[in-house]
Amino acid sequence: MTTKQLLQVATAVIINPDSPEEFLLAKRPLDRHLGGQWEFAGGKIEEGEDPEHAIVRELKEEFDIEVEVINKVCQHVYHYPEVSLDLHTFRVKIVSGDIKLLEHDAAVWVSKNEVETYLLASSNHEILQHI
Ligand SMILES: Nc1nc2c([nH]c(=O)n2[C@@H]2O[C@H](COP(=O)(O)OP(=O)(O)OP(=O)(O)O)[C@@H](O)[C@H]2O)c(=O)[nH]1
Repeated sequence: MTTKQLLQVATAVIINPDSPEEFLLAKRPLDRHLGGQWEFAGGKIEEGEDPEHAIVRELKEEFDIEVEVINKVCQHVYHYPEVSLDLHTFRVKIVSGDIKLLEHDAAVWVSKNEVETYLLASSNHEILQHI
């Protein structure tokens, strides 16, 4: 029997600087895993990398913004048939830069009760319970 790898992923609840009850959802490119679905931005944690460091690095790569971690929102495991994920989620605030879409097809600021109008990756539903 083979054991499926548990992929370590860091994700961010980015607070809207102009409206603190809103946070950012980003749309994954169509040619990627979960293409076209909306996510909390982030990505894979590198070998030996601290999850908080990973989220700061990913948000610089994806949006060209500098962020500061406010706190940890949650950590949970989610199993897709093709991959199992260990998702580490952090609430962050932008300290400098304006969001540039370097890797996503779109991004929107939403409040919690607006999220249901977007096709959110099912792995992310747990995160909503903690926001
Ligand atoms: N970034 C991100 N990935 C998520 C979320 N939810 C979720 O299931 N994933 C999955 O976590 C995995 C890693 O995310 P990713 O593809 O963004 O990672 P990455 O930027 O490091 O990718 P790359 O190194 O292939 O360019 C993917 O399989 C992705 O579908 C989420 O909210 N944000």
